[in-house]
Amino acid sequence: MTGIPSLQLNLCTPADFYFSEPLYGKSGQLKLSALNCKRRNSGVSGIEVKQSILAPIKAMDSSKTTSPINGNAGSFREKQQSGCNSGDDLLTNERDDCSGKSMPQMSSVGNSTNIVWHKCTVEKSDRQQLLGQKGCVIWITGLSGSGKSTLACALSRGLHARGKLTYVLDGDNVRHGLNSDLCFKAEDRAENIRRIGEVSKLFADAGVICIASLISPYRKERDACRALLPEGDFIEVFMDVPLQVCEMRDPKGLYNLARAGKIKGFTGVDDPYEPPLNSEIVLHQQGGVCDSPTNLAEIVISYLERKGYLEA
Ligand SMILES: Nc1ncnc2c1ncn2[C@@H]1O[C@H](COP(=O)(O)OS(=O)(=O)O)[C@@H](OP(=O)(O)O)[C@H]1O
Ligand SMILES: Nc1ncnc2c1ncn2[C@@H]1O[C@H](COP(=O)(O)OP(=O)(O)O)[C@@H](O)[C@H]1O
Repeated sequence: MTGIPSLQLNLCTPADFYFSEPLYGKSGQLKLSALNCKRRNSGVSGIEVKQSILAPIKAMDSSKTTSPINGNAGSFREKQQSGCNSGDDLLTNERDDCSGKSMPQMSSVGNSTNIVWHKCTVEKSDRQQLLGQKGCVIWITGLSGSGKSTLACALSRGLHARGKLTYVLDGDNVRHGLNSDLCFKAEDRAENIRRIGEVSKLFADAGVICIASLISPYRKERDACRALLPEGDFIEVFMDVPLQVCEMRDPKGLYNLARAGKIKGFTGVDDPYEPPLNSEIVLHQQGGVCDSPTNLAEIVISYLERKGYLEA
C-alpha cells in the first residue's frame, strides 16, 4: 500500500453509506512526486526487472535479460535541452550515451526474448496536456451485485459531463471478448485480473481515466495491478456491501443458481473474496438503504479533484 496515513471520514448521510480514504496532505504529495521521479529515471514499472545494454548480436546469445516497461532514454524535451541527441536520433528507439555509441536496449520479458522498447516522442504528459486531465485507474472491486458496474457508469457519466475522458473496463464485458477464453477457476480469474490490469495501465498511459470494474477477488492480483502504475495512479474503490444485500438484489439470478448448486464456485457462496485492507476509497453499506449511484460517484470524483487528476 501507499504507506500514507489513513483518515477515516464518517459521513452522516441520511443513507447508511460512508467513505474513508487516506490522508492526502503535503507529505503524501511529496512522496508521490519523489516516487514518480525515481520511477521515471529507472524506467522500472512493477515487475521484477534486470536490464542491460547489449548489441543485438550479443543479445541473441543471451535471453536472460529482462526489461524496463518504459524505455529510459529520456524524454523528448530532456533530450532537446541536453543537446545530447540530434533531431534524427529522437526518432529512433536507440539509447545514446553521448559518446557517439548508439545501442539498442535489448530485453526479455516473460517468454518474449530479444525485444526492444520503442519509445515515442509523444509522451504521456503530452497526451495529458491535450486532454486536460491525468491518466489513472479507478479499480472498483466487490462482490457480484455490490454495485460495481452501476458505480462505474455513474462515474463515467459524471466525469464525461465535466469534459473528462473515461473508459470503463467491466469484467463482464471484457469476458465477452479479450477474456472470453477464461472461466472462473482461480487461475483464470487471476489471469482475468492481470490482463485487465495491463489494459488499464495502457489506458492510463493514454491519459484516460480508466474505470476497471470487476470482482477481482484476490488481494495479491489486485496489488500486482496496483504495482503496474506509478504511485497514486491506482485508486482502489471497495464496494463494501454485505453478501446478504448482494444476494437480495441478485439482478441476474446468479446467487439463486449458485445456492441451488447450479453454478459451482460462485464468489461469496463457495468461492473466496478477499476484501481490500487499504483501499483509497471504501463505500460501505451498513443498513438496508444505500446512497444513490450518483452520490457515490461524486465521492470518487471529489477524490480525483483533490488529488489533481482532473487537470493536466
Ligand atoms: N462463478 C462466478 N463467480 C462470480 N461471478 C460469476 C461467476 N460466474 C459468472 N459470473 C458473472 O461474471 C461476472 C464476474 O466477472 P469478473 O470478470 O468481474 O470476475 S473475476 O474478477 O474474474 O472474479 C459477474 O458479474 P457481476 O455481477 O457484475 O460482478 C457475474 O455476472
Ligand atoms: N447505490 C445503489 N443503490 C441501490 N441499488 C443499487 C446501487 N448500485 C447498484 N444497485 C443495484 O444493485 C444491483 C447490482 O448492481 P450492479 O452494478 O450490476 O453490481 P455488480 O456490477 O457489482 O454486479 C442492480 O440491480 C443495481 O440496480
